[in-house]
Amino acid sequence: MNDTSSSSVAVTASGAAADAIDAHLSALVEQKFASRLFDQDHTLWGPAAEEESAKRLSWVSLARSSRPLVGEIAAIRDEMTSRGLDHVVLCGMGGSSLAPEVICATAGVPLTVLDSSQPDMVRAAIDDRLDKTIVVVSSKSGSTVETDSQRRIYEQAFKDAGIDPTERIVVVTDPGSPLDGEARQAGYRVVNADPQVGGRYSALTAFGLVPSGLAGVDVEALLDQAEAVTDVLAADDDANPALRLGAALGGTSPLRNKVLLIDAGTANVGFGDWAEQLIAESTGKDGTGLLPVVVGSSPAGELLDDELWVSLLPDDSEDAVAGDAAVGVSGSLGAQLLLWEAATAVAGRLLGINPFDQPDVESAKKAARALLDGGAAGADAPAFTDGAVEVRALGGDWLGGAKTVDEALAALVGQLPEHGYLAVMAYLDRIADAALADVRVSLGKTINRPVTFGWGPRFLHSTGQYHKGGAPEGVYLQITTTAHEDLAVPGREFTLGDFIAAQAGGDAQVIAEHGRPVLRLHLTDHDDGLTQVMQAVGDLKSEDTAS
Ligand SMILES: O=P(O)(O)OC[C@H]1O[C@](O)(CO)[C@@H](O)[C@@H]1O
Repeated sequence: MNDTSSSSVAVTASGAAADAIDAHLSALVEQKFASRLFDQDHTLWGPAAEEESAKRLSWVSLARSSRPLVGEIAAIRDEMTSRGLDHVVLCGMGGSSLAPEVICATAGVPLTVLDSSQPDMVRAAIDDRLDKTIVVVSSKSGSTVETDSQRRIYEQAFKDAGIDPTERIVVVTDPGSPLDGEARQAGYRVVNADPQVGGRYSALTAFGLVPSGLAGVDVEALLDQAEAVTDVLAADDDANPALRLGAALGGTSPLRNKVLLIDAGTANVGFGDWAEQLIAESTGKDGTGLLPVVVGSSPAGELLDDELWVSLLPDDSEDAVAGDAAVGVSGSLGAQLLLWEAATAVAGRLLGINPFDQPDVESAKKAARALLDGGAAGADAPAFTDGAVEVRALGGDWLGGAKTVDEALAALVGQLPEHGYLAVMAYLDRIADAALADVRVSLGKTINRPVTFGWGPRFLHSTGQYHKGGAPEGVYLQITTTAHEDLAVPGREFTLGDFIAAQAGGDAQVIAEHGRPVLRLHLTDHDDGLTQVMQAVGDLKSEDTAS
């Protein structure tokens, strides 16, 4: 049993997780990994990683360096509330939206997170209290197409309502990004973020703090929570929770690369969704890495031999975890944001990868652009149509004689390798179609293998990197539909409907090029098609699983 608690984070471990800590902790302490990390030593991940890590380590000092933002955010919030603007909408993807989502949910303050190109979702946001809306447009690079499209649509909506967009849109971006110059030129208020921090490590930069602060979160308290553990996480000693968590995550042997993130009563609402991007996009490359599986509460089945179960415990938890490969983590949100960032850096070193780049994400963006330019998004003929569902199979000739959705799903699941996982990727309205996420549990029970569920295109900025760069053992179920009503993107040749179809088509293409099977189900009628898919999931039999 490993048990460390300090100021406000605690990490306990048992079984293979405790063995991993025992195997790696002393070396990490001897190598002074923790103190070197917090001194921003960019050589910690090997020569190949140095160029990227040299510009991606400022997150270790944000608890202090972000302090000037507190006053700036408060001033904007005061001015906003004085004008009766109390509906904050955040336009941003991945690291530009996942942290504010968790920070606001944990603080119990409302924030509309618009991290989609799905036309119905974007329209619903536009139609919601525009007269009281302030929009934060967050993009580190300034070139993410979803965010750029959302900005253009909001600008048009404000103008159509006779509202000056520069009075309603706050831009958060890196200094010198294309968006930075353009926004300042157009008269928008711009808050620059620390450029020496990558997206998935940016929770305590302006990307995490500006939307949260404007929504009413006490961001100073969040920084205080992170500051309270900074010295502990920088200490070269056995009690360091980041060394322990990092060793448990990246040091099991054989590697338990399916990391279940279990909500075991933590007050940090939706924490798994934030940690998912941090872990998947940081480690899922060079054919290795860790696949986070976000499970609401207790996992459906028994612990599998390639799984690590991480329980997110209440802050004051005395619970010690038990089990063959279990980790328990507790602590305040601010402290855990820094803890998991440091632990991921540790895990990256043990896995032998660069935790700060995302080499495979670009391939999917390029494929999407090609489809968009070629106007061929989703134009490839289906293998067959069953009722309201068009069926397409990519990545090999595995469909066999399937003639129904049921048979196609069984054929996909039949491709699962011994330590495989099934990824469900739904390019639908994650608010209106939220119930679809329940298929994750039922599929997991039936196939007795890890099942992940991601809303498209949101997951493309989270687990997307892992699907292409991680261990080649996934099978992929993609669900798309035609929006109830499409939405033009001002100044662009494509509509949101074109764009999301290209994103789905491009991602499927790239996964298939990696030799992995992809089953694409396109709902020609949303309601009837969804009913058919849910039925097929219910009809699936465990004997359909290959291994
Ligand atoms: O903040 P940006 O530059 O719009 O990027 C959004 C997200 O897209 C990625 O660059 C790729 O998924 C993430 O790393 C990042 O968090």
